[in-house]
Amino acid sequence: MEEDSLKTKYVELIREINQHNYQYHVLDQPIISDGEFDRLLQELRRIEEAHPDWISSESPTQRVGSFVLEKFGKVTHAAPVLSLANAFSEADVKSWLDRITKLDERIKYADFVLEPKIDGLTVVLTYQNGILVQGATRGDGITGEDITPNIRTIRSIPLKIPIKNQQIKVPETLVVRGEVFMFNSDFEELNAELEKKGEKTWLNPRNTAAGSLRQLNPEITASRPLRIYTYQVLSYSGGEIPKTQWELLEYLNELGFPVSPACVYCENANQMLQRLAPWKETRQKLDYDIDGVVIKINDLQIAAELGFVGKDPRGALALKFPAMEVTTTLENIGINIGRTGVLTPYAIFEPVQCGGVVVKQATLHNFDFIREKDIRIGDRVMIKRAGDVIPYVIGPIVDIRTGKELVYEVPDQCPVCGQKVEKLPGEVAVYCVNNACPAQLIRNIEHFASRGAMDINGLGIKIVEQIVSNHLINDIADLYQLQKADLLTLEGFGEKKAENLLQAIENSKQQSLGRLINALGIRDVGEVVAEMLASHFPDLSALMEADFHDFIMLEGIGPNIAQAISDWFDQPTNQKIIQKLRDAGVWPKSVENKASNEDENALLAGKIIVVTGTLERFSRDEIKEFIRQKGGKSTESVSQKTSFVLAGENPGSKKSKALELGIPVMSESEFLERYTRQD
Ligand SMILES: NC(=O)c1ccc[n+]([C@@H]2O[C@H](COP(=O)([O-])OP(=O)(O)OC[C@H]3O[C@@H](n4cnc5c(N)ncnc54)[C@H](O)[C@@H]3O)[C@@H](O)[C@H]2O)c1
Ligand SMILES: [Zn+2]
Repeated sequence: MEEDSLKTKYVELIREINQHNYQYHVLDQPIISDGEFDRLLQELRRIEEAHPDWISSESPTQRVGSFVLEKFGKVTHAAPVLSLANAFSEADVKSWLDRITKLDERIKYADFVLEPKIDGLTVVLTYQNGILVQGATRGDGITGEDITPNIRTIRSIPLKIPIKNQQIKVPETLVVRGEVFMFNSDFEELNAELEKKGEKTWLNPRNTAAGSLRQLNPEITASRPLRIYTYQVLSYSGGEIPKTQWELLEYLNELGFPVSPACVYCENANQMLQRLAPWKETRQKLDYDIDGVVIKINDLQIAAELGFVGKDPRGALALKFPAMEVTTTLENIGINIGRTGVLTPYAIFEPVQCGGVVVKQATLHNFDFIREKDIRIGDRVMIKRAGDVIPYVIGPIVDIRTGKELVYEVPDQCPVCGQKVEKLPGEVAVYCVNNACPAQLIRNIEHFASRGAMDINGLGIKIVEQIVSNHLINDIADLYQLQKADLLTLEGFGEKKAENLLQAIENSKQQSLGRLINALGIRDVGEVVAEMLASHFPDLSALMEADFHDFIMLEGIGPNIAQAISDWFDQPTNQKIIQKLRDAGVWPKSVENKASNEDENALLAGKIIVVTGTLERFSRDEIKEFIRQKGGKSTESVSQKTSFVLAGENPGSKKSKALELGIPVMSESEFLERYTRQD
């Protein structure tokens, strides 16, 4: 870059960073993510290293700036409340070690403490003779804001110390530093409550914690689920405190202050470097956000003697993690259509790095989500990746809207087939109800061919899309009519590939009835329900003839599923599909019923049996299996269809129901005599 334009860039960066500092520290309403902010600052630092003569007194590296709001009383801190130098890699950590070892040989043999770098707000608590007399924010590190009334409402902050170990003699004056923050679960609960009341929700726990502390009404602070972890004694007089960081954490804990249980002691530099790596996983497990891990020299005396650079102590370092929260522009909202026809909106972003991967899209769940969060096309949005889960949209940054953002309209037509969409009463989802909709057909076939269903190797979503968009098939049954010549017309298909696919389709005819039922893609019918249907009905025709009442009789099937099944089989288009499957030879039979139909010796063939009470010879599962093996069926409730009731000890109401209906009741010994003789 030309010198001139670099200089312009430098001045612009200063202005920009100062603006972000103001949004973040004064208003508690950042408009960019921390990661983005850190990058700007790094860029500024790089320019300043190359051109030390340019450094301006306005630069955020020189001036901490005043982050103290006028509405609070001012507090001058007993000692400077320092920040932390940042590192972004293990190499950075090693060069920090080298640097400080040059300054002090003792670092070679030093031990260390690792602490979570909690993403919260620093507070400074002053105790006089064990009584909390003041709570302040960090402010610019020299002067902070007096927020004592708010601090007092945080339950985990002791008003009087010691509260845990009464033996400890507390120094006359003790100034403790800690981080106020919020658990993620508490934060979500709070937002849910605000949403219910129709109030504005917060973007993240850190800003919520800061905003809750830095306002004038202690009742509001009290209503927010704030917590604290302490980690430093800023100053003390009239007493003694421990000489190492590790002992200090224990000391704070004994006094009654919360201390993060995630802190780790390391005997030497090597061990410290080794113990840094597992923090990536630790981070995922914590119920609060940390943006890094803080490395501290254990010996407080050595650390103090190392002094500081600017506002960063030399004896500590923050190793920052890749940002999990970033902002980006919402370029558009797209729609996916699932196999049940439900329309699911998703966000299309200007691509952005988040937690180490490039993110381009994220689900928006449903149309109510877009409305509740007031997400508009063109908005700057905050997105987050927590753990390895797919990224999601936290919400728009309303403060920087230009007015050009577009409010999203829920479509009244399916974007793929153009048919009117429907909203079922009581459901948030919007459906395309056109069975012939190509989008649905694609998902249907993808599901039909999937692992737990017909398991057709080589029929992935890409190929399904090709087959459907070339009109080679109109429903799942058409798969079995595909010809090699058809497939050869598709891009990327040669002889071998076509033959393999056709063979895989042919092989799928051998799949069980349970898998076929699952493959049909009936709403709410997954593997388990499908297997159950398969064990109660001999084939698809029997299912088609059955109705709602037959389904609801079965164990584990409620009215919704029963309705979904009977609706599906009532549809003429689906009946046609079943006929086509039968004609094509895709006609598996229920394994159990095969036994009862074909095996004349099956003693319980065709019998429907209800077992009640405790049996001597069988557990519940064993008797069910026994009945099944002998060609019978065991069901849970007694009806006219029941052949007999097998009653053990303490039979209960099923026995009386049977007697009422005139259905035979058999004891265990009778049952054994009759049905196990031939064995
Ligand atoms: N998004 C924005 O617009 C914006 C603007 C300004 C600043 N920021 C963010 O604010 C932060 C800058 O704040 P900073 O100058 O205080 O530096 P810092 O956050 O990089 O590190 C120092 C802070 O870490 C905290 N901390 C947490 N756990 C600690 C522990 N165990 N030991 C010691 N300290 C611990 C303390 O509050 C301390 O002040 C950065 O994360 C930056 O990204 C964001
Ligand atoms: Zn459609």
